Amino acid sequence: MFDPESLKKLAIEIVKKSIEAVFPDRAVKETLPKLNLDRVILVAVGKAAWRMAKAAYEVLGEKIRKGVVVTKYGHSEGLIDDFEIYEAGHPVPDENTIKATERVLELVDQLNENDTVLFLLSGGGSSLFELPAEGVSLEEIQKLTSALLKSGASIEEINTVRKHLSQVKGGRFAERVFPAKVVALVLSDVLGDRLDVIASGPAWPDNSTSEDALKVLERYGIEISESVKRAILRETPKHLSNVEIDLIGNVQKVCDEAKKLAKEKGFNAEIITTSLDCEAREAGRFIASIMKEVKFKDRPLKKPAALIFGGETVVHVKGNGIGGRNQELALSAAIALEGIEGVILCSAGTDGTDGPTDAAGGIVDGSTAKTLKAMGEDPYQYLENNDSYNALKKSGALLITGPTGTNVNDLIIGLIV
Ligand SMILES: Nc1ncnc2c1ncn2[C@@H]1O[C@H](COP(=O)(O)OP(=O)(O)OP(=O)(O)O)[C@@H](O)[C@H]1O
Ligand SMILES: O=C(O)[C@H](O)CO
Ligand SMILES: [Mg+2]
Repeated sequence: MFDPESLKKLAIEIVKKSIEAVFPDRAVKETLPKLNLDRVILVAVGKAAWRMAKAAYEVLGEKIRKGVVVTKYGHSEGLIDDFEIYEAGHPVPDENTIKATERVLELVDQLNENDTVLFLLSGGGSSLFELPAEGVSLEEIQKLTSALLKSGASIEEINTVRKHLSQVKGGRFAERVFPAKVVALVLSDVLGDRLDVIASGPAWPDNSTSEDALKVLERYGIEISESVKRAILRETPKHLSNVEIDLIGNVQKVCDEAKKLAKEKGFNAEIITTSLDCEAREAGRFIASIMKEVKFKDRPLKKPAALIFGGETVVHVKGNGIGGRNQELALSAAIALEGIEGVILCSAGTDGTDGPTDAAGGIVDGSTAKTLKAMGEDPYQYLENNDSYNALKKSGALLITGPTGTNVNDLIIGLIV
């Protein structure tokens, strides 16, 4: 029923359409009309801020008294009414981060209990929205952020430290907005969707403590000055009374859509996990083993089947090649699936950029590794050298979408016929 080309086309179509379901524009337009907002101050922060703000403007128009957008360099796409649009440093904050955040604080400081801040938040916000705590300099924040990013600490751990060194993170932004209200729409790029972790939770009570923050620094051997320590010891808010939050997109939603689309195409479809977080090459091998079980034993699903996985794997980069976690997962699966017909696996970053490459991920089948070998190349060597990009490029297995404007972790689908 499916030749390899049409199976490949179908997998790409399902992945692309599922990502469209988590475009922030769509979710903002669905959610805002239910919220009964009038005369708001709009503050949009994160990698998806521009698209979220634009969608809100299209729904609310003149009901927005003032708009400020803060996003990463290159992530805004022009004017939106008379909104102030700032681009700033990511993943490490810079002078523009501070400038934009000060402007937002200046605006919210003038509000009273009859006012509402519409806060549109997405991943990347930790670096784009920041005013260091009293006694801490931007340079110190930059040095600490760089050290934490390289340390192998998780995003929960990194943001635990960030929250305790900031005038806006860890609920302090909502505290500053009080007595006005915050209505927040949040797009999650954190597995588990913890609202106090996504973009360091500017409008959510902090679940972490000063002691947790100090422990993270100790665990990763990062030294701090006395003034930084004093700032960390000032505890973040644990209760907020002026906040209403809606989560408008996450990896679960992209997986749900993939399952629905696969079913519509006649596949037996199941979401296996939405929290895949192991080493990418292990994930690729394991997913390939499940695909083989379906192929040869018709379990846990009968063919034609679609296996769906969401999450964010990790790569400990040891070689000097180029690639990303989705490409590495795909290459590893390609090695395990070599020679098998009627199987295809696609692994994609929903933001459209996988690692420091122009690809969103990889799409591989039983012929991928064979093609490489026929060229005299050893796919395993490429995997060893973390050079998944070049291996997939040579075998025609890169998935290229360009930046999508959304960011909700990674989607992996395996089709077996
Ligand atoms: N050669 C490589 N092969 C495989 N993975 C790599 C390679 N070089 C870097 N990476 C991985 O790419 C990751 C960064 O990729 P990417 O920018 O897609 O991350 P991200 O989690 O989407 O970032 P953000 O959350 O800011 O959107 C790093 O964590 C690193 O593990
Ligand atoms: O900004 C951040 O902290 C990360 O993208 C997680 O949301
Ligand atoms: Mg990304």
